[in-house]
Amino acid sequence: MMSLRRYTSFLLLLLKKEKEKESRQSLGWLVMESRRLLNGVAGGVDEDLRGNEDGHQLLTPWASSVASGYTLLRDPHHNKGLAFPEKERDAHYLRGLLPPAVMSQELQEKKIMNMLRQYKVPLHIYMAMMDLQERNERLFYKLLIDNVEELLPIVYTPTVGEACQKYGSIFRRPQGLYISLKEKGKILEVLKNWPERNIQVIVVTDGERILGLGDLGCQGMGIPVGKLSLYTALGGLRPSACLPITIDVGTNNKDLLKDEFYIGLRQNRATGQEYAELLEEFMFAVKQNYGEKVLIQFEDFANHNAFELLAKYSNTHLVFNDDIQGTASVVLAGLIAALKLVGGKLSDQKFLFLGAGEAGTGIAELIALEMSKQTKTSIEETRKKIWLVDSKGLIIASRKETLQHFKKPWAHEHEPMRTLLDAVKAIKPTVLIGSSGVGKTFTKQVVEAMASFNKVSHRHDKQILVLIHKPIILALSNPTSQSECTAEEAYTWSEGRAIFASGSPFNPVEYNGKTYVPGQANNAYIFPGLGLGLIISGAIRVKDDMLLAASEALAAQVATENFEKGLIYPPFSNIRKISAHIAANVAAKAYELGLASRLPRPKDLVEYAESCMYNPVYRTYR
Ligand SMILES: NC(=O)C1=CN([C@@H]2O[C@H](COP(=O)(O)OP(=O)(O)OC[C@H]3O[C@@H](n4cnc5c(N)ncnc54)[C@H](OP(=O)(O)O)[C@@H]3O)[C@@H](O)[C@H]2O)C=CC1
Ligand SMILES: CC(=O)C(=O)O
Ligand SMILES: [Mg+2]
Repeated sequence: MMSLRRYTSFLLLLLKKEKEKESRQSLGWLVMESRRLLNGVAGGVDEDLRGNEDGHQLLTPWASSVASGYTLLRDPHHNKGLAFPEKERDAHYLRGLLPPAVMSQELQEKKIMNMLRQYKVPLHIYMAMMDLQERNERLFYKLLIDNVEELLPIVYTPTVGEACQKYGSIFRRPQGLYISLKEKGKILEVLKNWPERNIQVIVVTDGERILGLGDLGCQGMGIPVGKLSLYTALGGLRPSACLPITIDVGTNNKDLLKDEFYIGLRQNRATGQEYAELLEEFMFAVKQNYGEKVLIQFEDFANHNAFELLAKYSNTHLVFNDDIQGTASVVLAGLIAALKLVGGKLSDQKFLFLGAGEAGTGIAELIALEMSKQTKTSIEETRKKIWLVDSKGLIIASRKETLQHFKKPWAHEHEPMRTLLDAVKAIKPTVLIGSSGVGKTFTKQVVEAMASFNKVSHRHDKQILVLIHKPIILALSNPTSQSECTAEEAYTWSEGRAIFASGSPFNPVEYNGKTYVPGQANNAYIFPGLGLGLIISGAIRVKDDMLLAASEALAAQVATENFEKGLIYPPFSNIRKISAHIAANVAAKAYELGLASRLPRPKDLVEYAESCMYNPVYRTYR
């Protein structure tokens, strides 16, 4: 058997000889020969060792070849466009295939940013960015990293929401893996069709709750693709280690079912056993194909499946649900930071949520856990400071029988309250959090009421004097159209006193001669660093304490100059440094809990996390 290293040297030697002879024709032979050798000799096929019943092993016709010439220019992982230097143009048969100019990556970046800035429609920038990703991956990531605050609203919320709604019409080349009901019984084979084998993180959706836009079926693929581009740009994971997956079990979206350009299965959603079996097959195929340490991030599933999937697989797989857990961690971080602006402790606050689904109850539970740890009281006790409103009104004890299981812990004794305004007036929260997916629900009256009882005031809480200065208002719903209120509304209606952050970004607001800068309370601050921390420590399970560790790390990154602007999150321009700190805290927790498999533990985890991060600068080719 020839080892892979020896085989590679052999190939390179042949290539060199070919170059010397300048015999371009025989490259085809070389590629064919490489396929033959890889299939037969170098173990290029990593198949299940068991044969099938008739004794024949099923083989994936996997092949690897050295890209050169025209093929190299069309390989997004290696293409550098005009940045190929003269030497590489000679060595890789690029002469004549490129115009004579040689351009640095920096100049290419400047050129593309200039071009993107000419577009008036954000969706057109999105499409240009996707084209770039398919053409030149390193340039795409360089742009995204260097211009993160400008491009995040494009590849992520809000524009990615519109892209998903129109995915069928703007669809050019497939990105990611589509696993539909048609693939039932064959999911392992489908995974093997993916060209990369060393996968570290999968973001998977079934498209049923895409942002606050509802069921977008198979077109939800834009979300895993977008989230994974942030794993690389913000968290430093290798693009080739990231796999976006959409599970297509149909859609109940009537408009999509009628849309001639819809790309998914044209049927209503499969539910119950049929759904559960497909997901079960998927989860075990992933583990079988990629091993125990591949991270699976559930994204934008509807809550009737999300909680169950998380509970079912959190003890057998390295999984987390971004909407439940990532959102909880980012909001807790913002609240810990906000205490510096409003005074008091977390347990001095009273919380009211509009929306009691994945995001709402996920956040509520993590806040209650943190308060319970800080005050050394039971979680049942700390939950009493948190109230939630759903589409039927305030969640109270008299509704308990009919509530979904994830709402039951929040059913406290209270008289019924049908509207948010009534609930706000009755509960008098210091923190109001919107996670309903419904825009414009924080009305003028709601914000004014929040401002009226969160003035500089003295409040007695269990004989302790607490000073409350400002209302904290978080409008988490995405995209912008679904935001519970705008930044301008929050600042104007509260007469400039609200501490405000939102899921989708808003521009700074001028009010009474002062500029107010809203923060972005979005799980994008957490999941890239959390994922990096899990991967660098070789963690095998995700635990709540890791989410708390991520929150602490994020809150600690808010600097004095950010607080001075009223911000409770650090700017995204520092996100890679922030992600390294989050990763280090998460990894440290994984080691502490005995869940880390990468041994020995690196001494300086921040430095180690930074050293593991993908850098999109072009590499030099032999
Ligand atoms: N900023 C961020 O990082 C994140 C933001 N989000 C956003 O949060 C939103 C909700 O997501 P998620 O929690 O997963 O969704 P869910 O569907 O799980 O929950 C939505 C909740 O809102 C309630 N609701 C819906 N309409 C109303 C209404 N008119 N008045 C009061 N309550 C209402 C629902 O009530 P009922 O149960 O009665 O139907 C339900 O409790 C989405 O817009 C999403 O984009 C989500 C994750 C992260
Ligand atoms: C941000 C996010 O995950 C959501 O809106 O669903
Ligand atoms: Mg989400």
